[in-house]
Amino acid sequence: MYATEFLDLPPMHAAAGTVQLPGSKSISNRLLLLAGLCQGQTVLHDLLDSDDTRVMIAALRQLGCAIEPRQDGGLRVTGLGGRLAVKQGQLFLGNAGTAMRPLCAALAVLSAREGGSFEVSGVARMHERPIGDLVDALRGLGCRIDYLGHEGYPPLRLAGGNVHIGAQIRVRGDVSSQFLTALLLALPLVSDHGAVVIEVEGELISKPYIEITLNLLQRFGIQVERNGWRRFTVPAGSVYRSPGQVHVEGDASSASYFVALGALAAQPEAPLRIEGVGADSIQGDIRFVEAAEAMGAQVKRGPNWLEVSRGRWPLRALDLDCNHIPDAAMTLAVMALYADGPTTLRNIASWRVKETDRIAAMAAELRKLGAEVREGDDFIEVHPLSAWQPAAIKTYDDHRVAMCFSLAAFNPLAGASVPVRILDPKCVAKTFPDYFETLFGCARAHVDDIPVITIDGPTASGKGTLASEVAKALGYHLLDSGSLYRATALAALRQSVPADDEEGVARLATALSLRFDDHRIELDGQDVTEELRREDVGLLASRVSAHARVRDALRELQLSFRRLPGLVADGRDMGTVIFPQAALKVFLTASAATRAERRHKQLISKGFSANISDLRQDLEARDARDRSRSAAPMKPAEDAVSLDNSALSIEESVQQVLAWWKQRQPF
Ligand SMILES: Nc1ncnc2c1ncn2[C@@H]1O[C@H](COP(=O)(O)OP(=O)(O)O)[C@@H](O)[C@H]1O
Ligand SMILES: Nc1ccn([C@H]2C[C@H](O)[C@@H](COP(=O)(O)OP(=O)(O)O)O2)c(=O)n1
Repeated sequence: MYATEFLDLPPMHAAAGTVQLPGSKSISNRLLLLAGLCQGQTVLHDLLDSDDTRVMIAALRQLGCAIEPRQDGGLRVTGLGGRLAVKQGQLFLGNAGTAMRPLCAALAVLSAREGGSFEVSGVARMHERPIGDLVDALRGLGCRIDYLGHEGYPPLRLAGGNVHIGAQIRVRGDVSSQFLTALLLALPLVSDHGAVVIEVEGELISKPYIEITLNLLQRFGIQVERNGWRRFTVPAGSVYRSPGQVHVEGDASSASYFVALGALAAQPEAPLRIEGVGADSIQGDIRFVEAAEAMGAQVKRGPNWLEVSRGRWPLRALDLDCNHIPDAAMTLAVMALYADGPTTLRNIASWRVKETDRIAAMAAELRKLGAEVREGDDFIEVHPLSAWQPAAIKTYDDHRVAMCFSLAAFNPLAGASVPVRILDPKCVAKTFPDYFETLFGCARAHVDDIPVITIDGPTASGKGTLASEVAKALGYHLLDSGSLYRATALAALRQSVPADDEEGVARLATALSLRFDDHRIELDGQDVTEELRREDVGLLASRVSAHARVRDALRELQLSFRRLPGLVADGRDMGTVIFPQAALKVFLTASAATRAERRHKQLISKGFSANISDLRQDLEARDARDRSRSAAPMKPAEDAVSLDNSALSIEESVQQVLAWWKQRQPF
């Protein structure tokens, strides 16, 4: 996950390969609740691991459910058997509507029957998302529920009551279908004295989500009778029965970004394959595929996979009632930028009460890209874009805003070439923590469009430290090019190849078997991270790196680190030889005395013995050799900025480089 302040997406122009979708959020949280309420154990496979499911799991654990991961990756839930194991508590449900509404309903009826008292709250935005219609329905059933903040909104206290069934329960269906889902999931708990009938008032929105609820209830042995979309009956004596094992299908809303990507950027002979959902999906958002087809996507489908490529280009503009695909429809608003006329998405009033006011958010951010947008209470009209502007997209703590705007980075397909900045990219953790990694796994950019920052300079100037911090702040890959020369030197030491045998050392460099994994380096399958830092290895690296053939042998490997979304590379010749087009080149220096001191501290802290004056002598000798060799000598590139950090802290150096970087960005 990118936990950076922002993530810059370079212009991208193609997509190919296979995408494995994370589990469906809607199915995961419903299954967790059903498994938590029923008797006995249920094993859930392929469950989504995200903020919203973590919130649900934490709440169920607090209520006394045992939830344990299994060796095979499944999660074993031991249910409460329809009774309260814990009679009171305070539950925090973040911004997860799929946890807030159904848990409130279940706890309200259980508290009323068994005398419980629970306080339920969430993040600030959750306290702006309406719940009054659900509370009214539950009060109608005899549950006592108090508002702890504003009338009609969480936080709530579920404080007992006296359940009387017999009277029909009424619930509004035109604000959020989650109210009805919440009741359907909870009311089997009170069906022991008779059937429970729910009447829906107003036009029920998002019907497909109700179908998921009914489908999953059925898997837990509860057969709800449905009369049209107005009347639902939970039969008398309904009891949740564990199906034993359940598999969660991939998230159809998450699939929408990749279906759209295929329609924009995948060639018919190499379609983008999406695994996890397909023709057999029970999720309503799978119908996004039809909308994408209407815009021009070419789609092949199997039971649990899709293959998507570009058909019509530019995409065909749409005028569509999106009530059946409220979440995935946001993706259409960004696809509309690539269409042949204005696209209108209608019947989307529910966008206004989601993670943020999504109509307002989409309109504001699309305009930043340069688009003409009209918005109303329940529609949005988006015009195609020809003059794309680089934009910093605000994401409003809304995962879907972040994910759908990533598609705007494919603007080279519409004749532009501008980067897109996504602010607070970690908001995708709500449903798809690895969204951007997955995107970069299948998206293609021209190599020249992938940004590089180079940091060159003498030994112990702090290049490695600075490069690593800058890469972390930007979410970029890191190339410690010195480690490649050090690994070559270590290989030469181990195989007794003399440092002056240029041919022999170059052969070793060509055949290096290196693996980089989260700041660890393996040589021939063995972790050599610490060994590479030895001073004798550094000195030998300086000697072998003077050979032109050794440098040539390591060139391709270094270039291969330039991958989406960007790279920070440190060494001696990053800015002069390997990445001469880098957008920012830093030449980092510090006085020899300061560097000797730093290296001394660093070695002592790692348990190596060292003497400052020897170190200083060695590093000066090494600088002299690195500077005077004929092959790629260490020197500042002509367009490099110099930074002497003798008197700067690490943090100050990092901030300086980030400030230079920001100055060079178009946002
Ligand atoms: N600006 C700085 N101020 C103080 N110490 C620093 C600074 N930059 C780096 N150091 C420290 O100096 C040592 C050498 O830094 P390193 O990044 O390994 O240098 P290089 O990669 O240039 O050889 C490390 O222990 C690091 O924490
Ligand atoms: N891009 C590079 C990186 C390192 N080298 C050589 C020269 C250096 O003395 C050795 C070791 O580099 P490294 O960056 O690991 O050394 P320091 O951490 O600065 O001591 O490799 C090089 O020639 N070109």
